[in-house]
Amino acid sequence: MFVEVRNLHKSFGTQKVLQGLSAKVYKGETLVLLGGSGGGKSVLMKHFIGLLSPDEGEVFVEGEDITEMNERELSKVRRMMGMMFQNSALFDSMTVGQNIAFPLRMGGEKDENRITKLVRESLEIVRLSGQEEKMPSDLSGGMRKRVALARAIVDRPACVLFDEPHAGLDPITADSIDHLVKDLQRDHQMTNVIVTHEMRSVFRIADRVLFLKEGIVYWEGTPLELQESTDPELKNFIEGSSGESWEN
Ligand SMILES: Nc1ncnc2c1ncn2[C@@H]1O[C@H](COP(=O)(O)OP(=O)(O)OP(=O)(O)O)[C@@H](O)[C@H]1O
Repeated sequence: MFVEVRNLHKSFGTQKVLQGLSAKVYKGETLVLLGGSGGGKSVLMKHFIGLLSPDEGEVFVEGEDITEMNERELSKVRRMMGMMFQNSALFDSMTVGQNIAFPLRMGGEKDENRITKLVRESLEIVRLSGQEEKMPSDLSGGMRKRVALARAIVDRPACVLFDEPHAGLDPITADSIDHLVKDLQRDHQMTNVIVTHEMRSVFRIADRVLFLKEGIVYWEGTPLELQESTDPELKNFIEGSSGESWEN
């Protein structure tokens, strides 16, 4: 087990987002989080690395409860987990290389040779070798996502959290992101947790799927089980149907 959350509750003001959610992420798997917009998928992922702390409940990473950890202890946990944020979140004033090196420098890495080597290797993994000097504004949306991914993996984390890596990408670029995700799992034994709305990708890459609704895990299973589910809620979600009829 890599991460386990138990009975998580989280509210923002009067809005209850997580309402007693329990879930597990197993080592080496690709887990996809599904559910309607605003259902708390990003909020849940942020609990995995202590960017948010629960009002109630526990978060275990590699068996250790992180909810009571101080910032110094949390930074160790965060070194095990890379996060690729929504909209890539690159610094526009920095080159690609500087963006990717950023988490290393923040983590106190001083060895410039090591930084250069890790940045180069990360760019190789995302198939953008030699692009260190480019500025983010010179890149396409798909390339920006790959740079964000290179930054998330630069410190060789055991787990990468992806928040909507397919958003705004054409189907072919989305497919290349999916290949990268599976390469990371196969070649680097990385555990992947992915929030996405791209159903095609879910069926390609997920080992397991959690469907969130009303602040808890409403359903969990394999992509095959999801495809075969007769639950109207899940069927509508997969088919992209609001449940309203188009016949009149
Ligand atoms: N820091 C915050 N302060 C206040 N409200 C927040 C905060 N973070 C999230 N929320 C609210 O919590 C709810 C769940 O947000 P979250 O981003 O987790 O949804 P999501 O399931 O990831 O949806 P989407 O698919 O649209 O990204 C939203 O209504 C959001 O406005």
